[in-house]
Amino acid sequence: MREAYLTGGIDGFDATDKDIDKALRPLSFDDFTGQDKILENLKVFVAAAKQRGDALDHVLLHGPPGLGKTTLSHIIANELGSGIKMTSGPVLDKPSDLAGLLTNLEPHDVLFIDEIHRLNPVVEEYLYSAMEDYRIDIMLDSGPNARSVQISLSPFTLVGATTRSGMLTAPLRARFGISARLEYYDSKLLTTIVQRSAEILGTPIHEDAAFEIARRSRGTPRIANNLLRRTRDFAQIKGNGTITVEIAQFALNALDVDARGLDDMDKRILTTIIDKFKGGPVGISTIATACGEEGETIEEVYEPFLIQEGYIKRTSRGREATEAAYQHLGRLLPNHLRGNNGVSLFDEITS
Ligand SMILES: Nc1ncnc2c1ncn2[C@@H]1O[C@H](COP(=O)(O)OP(=O)(O)OP(=O)(O)O)[C@@H](O)[C@H]1O
Ligand SMILES: [Mg+2]
Repeated sequence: MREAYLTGGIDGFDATDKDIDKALRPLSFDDFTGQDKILENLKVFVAAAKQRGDALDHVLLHGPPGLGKTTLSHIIANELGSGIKMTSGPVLDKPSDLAGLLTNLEPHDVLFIDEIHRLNPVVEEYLYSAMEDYRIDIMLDSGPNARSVQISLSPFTLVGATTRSGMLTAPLRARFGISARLEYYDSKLLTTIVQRSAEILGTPIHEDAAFEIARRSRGTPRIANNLLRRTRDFAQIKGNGTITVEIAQFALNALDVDARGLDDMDKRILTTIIDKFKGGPVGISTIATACGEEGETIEEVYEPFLIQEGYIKRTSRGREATEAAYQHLGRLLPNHLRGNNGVSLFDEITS
């Protein structure tokens, strides 16, 4: 099962959590922390489009969940002074659904399509001419009466978001003039985000406590915000309302988030590779079955972080656990990972 605080899915969130989520969302470029290079570029493109009186070129935002794709799409619309209509790939299952949305856009509006890699191929075809020439050809009737009518659209900006840019078709990808890959945030940036969120929530937090939450948040603002909310609960019930580093550590341990930010599923993936498959290489679907999780979720949500932190290596034959993974879990290093002069855990124990 997906952890609610990882995916931010509706499941596991009550109404107040969703309200809080909204309150914590940055609304302007200046409010948004991190992803500096992307922000700098977007600011220029937005200003230039506004100056020319054009719609902003289409934008593709990709990267792991919870890094700010949806947030940025709202910010782009706000900064353009435009409206935004939101939908997602799997929801648009007929061309008429898309036509309905497109014909309702005001000039320079943003159409946000989440999970754009999951568009129905037929709908995707229609999107091509809409993106390129701001028009769509709709077929009316079928059989001998079939005829196509051309509908002109207001100039608009499509903002597409995806966690799996590799699954986008080449023609669709080519139609985005702007493409940005969001990266994991470092602990310093996340500390700033945690402090900002705590301030909005009216919760006093010590700087070392904000850092403790930040460095255990898998480089992800959504997780940082969720851990902050849960830590706030502990501070309220077990302390005096202020989040101190002791409260933060207590809460994070209670939530099974370890010192490096790995959660239960991360650890399950690593122990599976190490204990059941001798450190790999092992295929993702085999790992998924052994962990009781969907392969797609492992690939989208868990693996990118484990790779970025150097716990897993992707090879042509599958996934392999690295030395860092063995060390983090306190396992003996296998022979192939023991350097000639490096001291391994095994040496330490036997010498
Ligand atoms: N740079 C940031 N500064 C402050 N808060 C942020 C930032 N990026 C994201 N957040 C917070 O993290 C939460 C998750 O962000 P968002 O929903 O935009 O992620 P996403 O990339 O769209 O994720 P998904 O792929 O799951 O749809 C938001 O509620 C927002 O408050
Ligand atoms: Mg999103």
